[in-house]
Amino acid sequence: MTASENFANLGSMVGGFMFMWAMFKQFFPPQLQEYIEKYFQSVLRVFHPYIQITFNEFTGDRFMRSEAYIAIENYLSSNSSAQAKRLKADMVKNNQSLVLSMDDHEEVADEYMGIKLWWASGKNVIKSQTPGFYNYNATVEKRFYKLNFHKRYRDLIIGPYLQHVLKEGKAINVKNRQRKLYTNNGSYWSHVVFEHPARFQTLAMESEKKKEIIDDLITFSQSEDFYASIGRAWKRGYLLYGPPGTGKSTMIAAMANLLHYDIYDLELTAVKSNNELKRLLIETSSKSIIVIEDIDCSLDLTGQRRKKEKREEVEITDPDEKPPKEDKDSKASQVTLSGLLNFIDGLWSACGGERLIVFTTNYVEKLDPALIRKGRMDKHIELPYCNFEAFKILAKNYLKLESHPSFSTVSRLLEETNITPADVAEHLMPKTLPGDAETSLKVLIQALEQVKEEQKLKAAEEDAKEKKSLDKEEAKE
Ligand SMILES: Nc1ncnc2c1ncn2[C@@H]1O[C@H](COP(=O)(O)OP(=O)(O)OP(=O)(O)O)[C@@H](O)[C@H]1O
Ligand SMILES: [Mg+2]
Repeated sequence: MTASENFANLGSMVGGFMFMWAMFKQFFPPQLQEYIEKYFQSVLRVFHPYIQITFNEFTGDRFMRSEAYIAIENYLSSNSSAQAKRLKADMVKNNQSLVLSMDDHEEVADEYMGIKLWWASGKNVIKSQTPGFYNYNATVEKRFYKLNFHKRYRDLIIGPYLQHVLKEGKAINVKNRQRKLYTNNGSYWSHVVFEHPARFQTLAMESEKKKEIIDDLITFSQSEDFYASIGRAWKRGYLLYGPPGTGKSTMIAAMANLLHYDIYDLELTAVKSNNELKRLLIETSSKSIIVIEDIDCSLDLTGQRRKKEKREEVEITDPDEKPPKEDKDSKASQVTLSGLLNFIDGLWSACGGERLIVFTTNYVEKLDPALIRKGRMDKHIELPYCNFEAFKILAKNYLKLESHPSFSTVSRLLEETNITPADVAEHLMPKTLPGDAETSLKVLIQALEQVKEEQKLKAAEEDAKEKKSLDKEEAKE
């Protein structure tokens, strides 16, 4: 038998003993437990080349659970459900999903770069000596995890392995937490639970473009070290532009769901000054998307906000155009373009952790180039009118149809008309339950034909108008 086999045998014997001890120690009085453990440890040190690290649930402050303990609990929840025989179940995310973790006095094995290690959970029941309101002399349960590994791997385990455990555990925690949608009421954030069903899978857009966006987001979320190495703040700006109803807001919700981020929906018109803007930003947490919708309506892009009187003079010729948002208190509102630019690249926007900044607009051509240059808005994404590829996704979502003889007609009509995915989706909505795909497709084709006619007429009218004004000018000359 080789030395390494001996080690392995000794390791599993010791592991087995520790496992048995973890199971049965609860039947011994606490003092005796401590005595046996102490004695066992000193005997073990002679023969046993293993190191043990204990992570207590509460350290120092009795009311704050240790971050390391929580991260380990989460990390172990991923492999303990496969190995441990006794599990604890807990509800997370507003009682919507169940998380399993190993019960007290269980042991699970883990492997890291080919090295085997053992995690054991346990608890000590001790009498509380702290004078409290009513529970003096009550018993307190002190839980812990113990990690056992061969001393040969000390540096690897204490360094990279534990870092890996904490990182993974925190990531699981982020995934399981209840996410929030924050909105600013003046210069204060208030929040509600964020539960939007939008997903990239159900978003109607070209698959290549969609994949590019997903890859970009995932790369960003995993690039902490890269951003640190090139000396850039860990944030990324997205500009989403396109006509109303093409899925800009839906995409933001899908981004938040993909990365498990919170959303801060910033209403610029309710912010009174650049300083308030700064304060709001400092209060945002890591792993979040800061959204400013309809940026063209929120700010006068010459650098000063639009004054109320001026706004009333603005003539809206395009029926699709949104009127500028009303200021709640226009006299006191002084957020400027330079304030907003500072908001994006100011030092304080980099405070701790990753952030996405997303602007949306219906009129990209109206925006100041300074606002959307690369580095501020790193990625410009156009959400266009519905094309056939986008329609196929909607048909799959709404009608559960992958193909149909009418699809060729729809494809031809979509090439000849400008219709938004929101309009297409509305026509595909079942009018009765259960829905009837044939009827929905017929309704959509009729609507497309009607829109096509209307758009043709409108184009002809515009041509005639243009011709008329040209004729007038010619006549004048
Ligand atoms: N690309 C899309 N894929 C799937 N559904 C879409 C898409 N675009 C729009 N919809 C549907 O239309 C509705 C309106 O879309 P959304 O609010 O995202 O549009 P928007 O681009 O933000 O419009 P606005 O410019 O007016 O804010 C959504 O609830 C969604 O169901
Ligand atoms: Mg929107």
